[in-house]
Amino acid sequence: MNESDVQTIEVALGARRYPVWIGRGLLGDSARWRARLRGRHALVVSNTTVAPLYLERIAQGLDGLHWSSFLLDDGEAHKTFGNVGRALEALATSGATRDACVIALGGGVVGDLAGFAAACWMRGIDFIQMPTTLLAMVDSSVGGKTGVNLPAGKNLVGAFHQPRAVVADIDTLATLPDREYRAGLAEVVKGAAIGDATFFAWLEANTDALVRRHTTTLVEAIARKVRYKAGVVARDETEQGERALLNLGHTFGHALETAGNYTALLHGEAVAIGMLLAARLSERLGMSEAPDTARLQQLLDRLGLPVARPAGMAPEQLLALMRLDKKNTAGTLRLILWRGIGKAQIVTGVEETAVLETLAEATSVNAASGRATAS
Ligand SMILES: NC(=O)c1ccc[n+]([C@@H]2O[C@H](COP(=O)([O-])OP(=O)(O)OC[C@H]3O[C@@H](n4cnc5c(N)ncnc54)[C@H](O)[C@@H]3O)[C@@H](O)[C@H]2O)c1
Ligand SMILES: O=C(O)C(=O)C[C@@H](O)[C@H](O)[C@H](O)COP(=O)(O)O
Ligand SMILES: [Zn+2]
Repeated sequence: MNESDVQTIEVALGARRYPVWIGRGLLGDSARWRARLRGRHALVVSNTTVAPLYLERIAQGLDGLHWSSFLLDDGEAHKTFGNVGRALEALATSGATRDACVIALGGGVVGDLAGFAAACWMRGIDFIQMPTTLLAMVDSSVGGKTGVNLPAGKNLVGAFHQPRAVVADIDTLATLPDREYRAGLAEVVKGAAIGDATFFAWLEANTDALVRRHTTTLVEAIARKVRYKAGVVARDETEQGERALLNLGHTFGHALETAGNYTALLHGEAVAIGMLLAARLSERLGMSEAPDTARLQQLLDRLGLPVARPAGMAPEQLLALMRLDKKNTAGTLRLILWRGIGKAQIVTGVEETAVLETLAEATSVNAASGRATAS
């Protein structure tokens, strides 16, 4: 793939529509993204791992602007309200006016937090997503969900705030550790599992190439997932209906992440386990068939993702965390369940006993290994 081969996928939100650019050399291609900045101030939000690797690549493009950077410590545990406050202080110190732009350079943690800070500063300023993980490229940088975690639960505080552009420079994936890369593949599988059986079969046929990070296969996977998500977001920006399907595996997954104090499991790993739990629960409720669950489990397993509940996270503890999920209404569980490959459904009033039984049947494993086998 050449630097000139850039794919553009539009998130069609009328006056707030924006491009997702996917390709090589995009961070250094400031002629492309600089035009999306309107004012004279920019704050680059990144973290202590990513900034030393990639801040320099965009610095030249910011020449002539009044810009500074704000770096988070690395990790999900730092996606906190306190750090949003610190980012806002950095905007204040820099004298950012309403036409300032926040640039999120990093993975989903940086993107979610930076986007939320942009949504809050002076009641909303522009931001640009520059995702540097696979997960951020295929999921978190697109769609405008921003926010932070509380000790009580994942993403409990936030805002819908769309970026002005998404700059997905796949060159950055060269330094991404394998475990993080695999976690990103979980969100690719999720998109196919929810809404595209053909894509799911393509993923099954291309597993080895994806694990090897074969460039054209990887770019096709990224583009297919982004195209799918962009379509859902354009139809249902603020999750009044269809968009909730993008949460397949997340009620379980977020509970697993919270139970692990945001350190035991990566988001993508928790989503992989969560999708399997959702598939098993769906089977238990007569909504899906065992062969589909087996295909999902096999694909996740071949991609090197965990598929079972980690040891030390008790079903009752996880259920208690699931009760605080944002999709719930009127004190009942509202989950995204599965109707087999390519089909998901929002189900309200799911019986807690069925959830507990599903959680209890999953084999316990050691979360620290990042791998697991299923029962
Ligand atoms: N807003 C959304 O729609 C949405 C969607 C999916 C996930 N999320 C959120 O995204 C977060 C997970 O994002 P993530 O998986 O990107 O995790 P992350 O942001 O923690 O990044 C993963 C790790 O990779 C490092 N890293 C990032 N880019 C790198 C690079 N190019 N080279 C080397 N190291 C690099 C980071 O420093 C970090 O250690 C979660 O908080 C999740 O809730 C949000
Ligand atoms: O964009 C969406 O909508 C999603 O649900 C994408 C998810 O992969 C992502 O993890 C999102 O942050 C979860 O949102 P939440 O509303 O459950 O916090
Ligand atoms: Zn997710």
